[in-house]
Amino acid sequence: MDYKKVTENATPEETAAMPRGIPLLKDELDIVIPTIRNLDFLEMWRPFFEPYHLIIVQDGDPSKTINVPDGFDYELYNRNDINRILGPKASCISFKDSACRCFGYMVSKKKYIFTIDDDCFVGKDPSGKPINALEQHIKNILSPSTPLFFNTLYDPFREGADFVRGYPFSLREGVPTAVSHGLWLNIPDYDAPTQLVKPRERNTRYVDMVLTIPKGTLFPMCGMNLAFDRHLIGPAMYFGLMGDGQPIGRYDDMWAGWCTKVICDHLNLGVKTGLPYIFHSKASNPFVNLKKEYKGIFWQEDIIPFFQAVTLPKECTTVQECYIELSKQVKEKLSKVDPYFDKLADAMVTWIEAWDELNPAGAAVANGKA
Ligand SMILES: O=c1ccn([C@@H]2O[C@H](COP(=O)(O)OP(=O)(O)O[C@H]3OC[C@H](O)[C@H](O)[C@H]3O)[C@@H](O)[C@H]2O)c(=O)[nH]1
Ligand SMILES: [Mn+2]
Repeated sequence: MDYKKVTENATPEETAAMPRGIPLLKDELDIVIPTIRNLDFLEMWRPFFEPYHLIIVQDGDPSKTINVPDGFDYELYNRNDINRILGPKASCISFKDSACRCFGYMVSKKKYIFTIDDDCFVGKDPSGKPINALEQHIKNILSPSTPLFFNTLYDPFREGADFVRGYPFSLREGVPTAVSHGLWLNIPDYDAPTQLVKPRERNTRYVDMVLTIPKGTLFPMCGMNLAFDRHLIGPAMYFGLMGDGQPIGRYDDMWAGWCTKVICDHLNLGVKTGLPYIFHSKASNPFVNLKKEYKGIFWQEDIIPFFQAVTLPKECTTVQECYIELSKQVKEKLSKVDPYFDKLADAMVTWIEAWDELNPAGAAVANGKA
């Protein structure tokens, strides 16, 4: 294994030379990209992404033109579109923060979502082979999770692995996988304080592992390289009120991850983390990030115990019902931390109302079994 390989991203030529497998879930999966930049990074991903439909959420100035490389099938929404489509409910979609990406989840009509940032390139595994991150996410999502009992040989459904001795046979069917959380080579997703003290740290460690996050355990979900089953857990993937006019930023995916995990635990759905890796190319400014994050850094000392203590009634059998119940508990128990959570709890309700308005069929169908 030549671990030096993982310190470089794959070139478009290297990726283009990869055998083009059958694009799994081609008509059942949308790729959602939040952007304030151009989308040249798609050239790197072309062999892997071209067969899929893209939903581009253009943040910031709607009068700016975002160029999408030829050959991609896409729909693009800017702030004017979001306001036009949602009307007053657009207030729940963040502006000037990558949290805006959740609008793409709402307007999609597909069963699966893969979301990626525009500074994430194709990574290489230790053998130097370009990593088809989308293909690995699909494998993760289409195979069961094992949140109820930890398998020490990691994901038992991967080629060359299985359940180990002592693993109860009654649990070996696993549960449906709702989320696949990928990782990052090169620039790791560190918070601002860590970025400031370790400005030159790069992640060169490629760990060949996929793990189910155990039931009852929270995790810091990063939205940079993430896939999920929209029909199973979509309404929980609200990325909160961040950015312009808000006291906090860069906690969009964290909030969504904590809400999603407690609901997955309640509905017996699984969350996996590990492979695939992408190559994260740009470190955002740690000083700007510190300004966005600092309230979150001390609020989360109250937020995490809140989510750890959350219980959802057995009558909540759909994601929407769980999410509305969660919003009530946020309003009741977190508003004393800061009035922001009162506003956020209301926005959570607006999000579900908007979701059900744009996805009427979803409003009736139970998303998972409690
Ligand atoms: O106001 C904005 C800023 C950025 N975007 C788009 O969001 C993606 C992430 O932006 P960037 O790579 O500059 O930030 P990072 O610090 O690397 O992002 C991480 O932390 C914040 C989020 O949680 C994010 O998911 C993490 O990856 C990128 O596509 C920008 O174009 C935006 O839409 N609006
Ligand atoms: Mn980035």
